[in-house]
Amino acid sequence: MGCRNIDIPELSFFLCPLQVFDVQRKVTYRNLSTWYTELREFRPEIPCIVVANKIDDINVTQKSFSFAKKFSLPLYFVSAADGTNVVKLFNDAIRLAVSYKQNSQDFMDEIFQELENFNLEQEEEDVPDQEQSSSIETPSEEAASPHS
Ligand SMILES: Nc1nc2c(ncn2[C@@H]2O[C@H](COP(=O)(O)OP(=O)(O)OP(=O)(O)O)[C@@H](O)[C@H]2O)c(=O)[nH]1
Repeated sequence: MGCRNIDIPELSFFLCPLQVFDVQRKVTYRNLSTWYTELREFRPEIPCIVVANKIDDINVTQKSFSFAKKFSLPLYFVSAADGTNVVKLFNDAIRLAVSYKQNSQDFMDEIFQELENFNLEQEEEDVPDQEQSSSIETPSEEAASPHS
């Protein structure tokens, strides 16, 4: 669930970043502030959710994690291991992301939208026309099966 190998500008493409920490490892909680500051530098308005993971191992749902409160961010208690709240988390994150995408005034989103459109145009250009595609052989199901 970590994201330390992803640059924040790249991360900011996702329209509802999840800041996940491990309830058993304090350092992961402490690191949230650094990630959050960096995120806000690039995306001041983007919705963000704080996720306390691994609640199957230790019951911390009564504990108040001040980071989320301090920045008025929604906080979800989840377990990626047993699935507690995972679907709810992603449903809500998608809702926030869609709403943000529809209402965003952020110029970064306009840029990403342009890039998305550009990619689509490129893909259309790359798709061979009907005549060419009919001559392309597709492997049979049997040949494509990894077990054959
Ligand atoms: N008990 C429990 N273990 C979990 C849960 N989520 C992940 N783990 C375990 O935690 C370990 C790290 O999980 P990863 O998915 O590699 O997460 P990561 O953020 O890349 O982990 P780090 O390398 O610790 O930063 C693995 O052994 C997982 O099985 C959870 O909800 N509950």
